[in-house]
Amino acid sequence: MFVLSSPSGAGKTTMSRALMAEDNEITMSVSATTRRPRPGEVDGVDYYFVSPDQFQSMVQENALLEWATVFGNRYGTPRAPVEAALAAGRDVLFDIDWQGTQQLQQTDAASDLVRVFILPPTLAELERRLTSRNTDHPDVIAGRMARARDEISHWGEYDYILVNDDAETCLNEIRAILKAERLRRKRQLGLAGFVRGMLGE
Ligand SMILES: Nc1ncnc2c1ncn2[C@@H]1O[C@H](COP(=O)(O)OP(=O)(O)OP(=O)(O)O)[C@@H](O)[C@H]1O
Ligand SMILES: Nc1nc2c(ncn2[C@@H]2O[C@H](COP(=O)(O)O)[C@@H](O)[C@H]2O)c(=O)[nH]1
Repeated sequence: MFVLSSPSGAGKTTMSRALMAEDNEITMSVSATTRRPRPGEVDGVDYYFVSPDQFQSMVQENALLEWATVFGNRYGTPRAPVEAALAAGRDVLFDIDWQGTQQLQQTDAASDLVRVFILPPTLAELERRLTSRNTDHPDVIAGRMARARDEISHWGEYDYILVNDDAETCLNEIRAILKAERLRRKRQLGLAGFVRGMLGE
């Protein structure tokens, strides 16, 4: 369970899309949200766009692995696709905030969790990125900037901290983390058999 968190606009979506485009072993967790779609966002691809009532039903049916209210909207991770992907031995990529990350940390799967926090090079650059993305009203951008310091204050709860200055460098760092975490002994499921076979036991 590979988590990317950051203040809004630092580059999680950019990194997630690049990783998904090149890595066949990882499945993106598509969140449900009560937020309205941005221009170009596709239901079922970027998010499942649901009504507040639908979201509440998902909560009551225990259909979400974690959920949180972020910037006045509700966001949550549908449980079934994540459990199916993990059961099939696939890695799962999450673009979620610190509240959701804390909730995943409290599940039985905590030892499967790899938490990566992405920082912007400066707050001014963060604001520039949110503005140049051209997807949100200035009031929304102001709200997200107002929350940025609070979001960043959670950096100490993550395993890896990256500064997304140059996008390609940041992507390379994410690739390196993923590679190293996949090589951990506990994640190499066929290793014991391989070693036994090599030793002729
Ligand atoms: N290293 C970078 N240098 C310059 N611009 C970048 C860099 N990384 C991302 N961006 C741009 O910054 C904007 C915000 O990036 P992105 O949407 O990936 O952020 P995010 O963390 O997913 O935001 P949110 O939490 O609001 O979904 C986008 O326009 C993206 O193209
Ligand atoms: N706890 C969760 N946070 C989520 C989830 N999906 C997205 N997010 C976070 O919300 C903010 C805003 O996202 P945006 O698409 O409106 O810009 C961002 O920090 C996301 O990481 C989720 O399922 N759970």
